[in-house]
Amino acid sequence: MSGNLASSYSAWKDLQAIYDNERAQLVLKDLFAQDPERFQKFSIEYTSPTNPNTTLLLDYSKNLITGPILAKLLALAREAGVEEWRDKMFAGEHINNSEDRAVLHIALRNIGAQQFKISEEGVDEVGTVLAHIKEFTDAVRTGEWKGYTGKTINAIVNIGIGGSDLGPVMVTEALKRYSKRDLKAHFVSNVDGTHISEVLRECDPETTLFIIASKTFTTQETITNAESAKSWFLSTAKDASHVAKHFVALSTNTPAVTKFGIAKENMFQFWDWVGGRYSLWSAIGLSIALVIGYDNFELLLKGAHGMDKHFKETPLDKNLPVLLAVIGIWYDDFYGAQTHALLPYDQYLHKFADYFQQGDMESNGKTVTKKGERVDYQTGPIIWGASGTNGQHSFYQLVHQGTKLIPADFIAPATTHNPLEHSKHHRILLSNFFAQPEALAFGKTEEEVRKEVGANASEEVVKSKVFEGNRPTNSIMFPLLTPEVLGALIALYEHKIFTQGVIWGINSFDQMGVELGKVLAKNILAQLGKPEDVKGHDSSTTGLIHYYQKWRKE
Ligand SMILES: O=P(O)(O)OC[C@H]1O[C@H](O)[C@H](O)[C@@H](O)[C@@H]1O
Repeated sequence: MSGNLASSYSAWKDLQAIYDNERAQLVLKDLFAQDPERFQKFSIEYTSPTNPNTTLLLDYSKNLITGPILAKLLALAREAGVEEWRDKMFAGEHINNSEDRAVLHIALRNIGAQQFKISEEGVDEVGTVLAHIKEFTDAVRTGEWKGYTGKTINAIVNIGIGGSDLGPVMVTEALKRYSKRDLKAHFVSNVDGTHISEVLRECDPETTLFIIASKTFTTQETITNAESAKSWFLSTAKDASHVAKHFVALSTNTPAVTKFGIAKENMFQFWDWVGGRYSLWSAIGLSIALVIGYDNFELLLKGAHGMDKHFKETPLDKNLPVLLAVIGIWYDDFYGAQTHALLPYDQYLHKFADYFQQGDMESNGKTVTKKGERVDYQTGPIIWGASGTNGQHSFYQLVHQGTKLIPADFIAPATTHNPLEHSKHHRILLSNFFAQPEALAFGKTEEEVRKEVGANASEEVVKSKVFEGNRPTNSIMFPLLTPEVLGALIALYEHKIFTQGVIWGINSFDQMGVELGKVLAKNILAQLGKPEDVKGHDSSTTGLIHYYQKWRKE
C-alpha cells in the first residue's frame, strides 16, 4: 500500500528470474520425493494467542515453492513494507488514502484481555454498541421484545446488499448449528421485487422484525426494499407508531435513518472506518447475533481478534495471512493464474466463496497504485468456488485436466456437527478432501494409465486418462467449525487480502469501480418512460431499452 509499483522491487525482479530459470524443476512429485520433511517444513499449526483452544492447521506444502523461493517471496513482502503498513492500519492511520479514512475492522473485535491501543474517533464507542446489540438480541430471543400486537418475534428480515448482506448470510449459514431454530432468518438483497416478495410471502407482519442494514443508508436497492417492507407492514399494522417495534437500522448515517422513520434508539451505529466488506463484526452483525445469540457472536469476534494478534505479532515466515498472500502472488503474478478457488469441505461454509468474492475482488480489483500509476502486473485474482463434494461433480474436470492453472484452498473441519451414521458421511467427505489435493498435485502418468487400461486400449483413451498433476493447493483444517474458528478463518483471509494489496501498491479499501454503473442506471431510470426520452446512448443500449419499452406490460 506504499503505492510503489510491485515490479520495481528488487525481490520482484529476482522472483521473475527464478520463475524463468527454475520453473521446470518445480515439480511437486520431485519436491516431495527429495524432502521427506516437506510437510513439517511447510505447514503451521496455529494456536490463537488469546485462546489455546482455537486452533487450525495450514498445510502449504503442495505449492510450487522451495525454501529459497518462499524466502524471496517474504523478502518481497518486507521490501513492500507489509510490516510497516500493517502497523499503520492497527494504529488507525488513514491508509485508505482516496477516502481519507482509517481501516479499523480490527477495532470492532478488539476485546478480551490483550487489547491493542487504538485512538480514532468512535473506537471507544464500540463497547457501547456491543452492549446495545446484546441487550436487544437478548430481548428478542427471550421473547421479551414484542410485536405491535403483543406477539413474540419469530422471523427477522435483514435488508441490505454487498457488505451489508454477504457477511451476515455467510456467517448465519456457517453457524447454523448454533442458531435459534424458532427464529427464522431471511435476507433480502436484490432490488428485483421477486426477492422481497418471496420473503414477505413467508412472513407475518405481527411477528416479523426488519433490520435495515446499510452503512450509507443511501443504497438504492436497500432503500427501495426497505420502503416496500414498510408499506407491506403498514398495510396491516396501519399505525406508523408500530414501526418502532418492527424496524431497526444498522448504519453510520443517523439523519437518513431518522428520515426513514426509524427512531434513534432503534439504530445501531457504526463508523466510516469500517469498510462495508469488513463490517460483519460491527452493528451489521446484528442479524448474526440474533440468530446465534450474543455470546456466540462475541466468540466470533474473539476468534478474529486472536488472528489479528497473530498477524500483528508473528514473524512473516510463520505468519499465516502473509504466507497465503505471498504464495497467491507467486501464482497470480509469475505463473499468470487468473483465478483462485475456495473449496470448503463443509456444507455450513457453502457461502464462503461468495463472501470472499466481494471481500477480495472489491478490495484488490484495482488497476492503479495509490500514487495513481497504472500497474504493469496482475492484481487481485477472480475468486470463486463451491462446497465439496458438489464442485467435484461440476467443475473439477477443468481444475484437474483443463489448460488453466487454478490454485485452490481446501478447507475442512476434522469433526462434524452432524455425525450421522457414526460420522460415516464425514469420513467420506474428508476422504475426498484429502484425495483431491493429492490427485491435483501428483496426477497420473501415461505409464500408470497404460498399466491400468491394458495393451489394447487406444492411444486417445490412454492420453485422455493422464493427469499432468503439479496443480497447487493449500489445505486448511481445524477441529470443529465453532464461532471462534470461523472468526479466525475470516480474519485470516482479510489479512491475506490486505497483505497482497500492500505488495501491489493499491488501495484495498475503496471501491470506485462500482460507481459508474450506478450513475448510468440512474440516468436510464429517468428515461424508461417513453421511447423519445431515450437519449445519449450507443445503438446497442438504445436498442435494448426500446425492446423493453415494446414488450413491457406495466
Ligand atoms: O451498506 P451500504 O452503504 O448500503 O453499501 C452496500 C454496498 O454498496 C456498494 O455496492 C459497495 O460497493 C459495497 O462495498 C457495499 O457493501
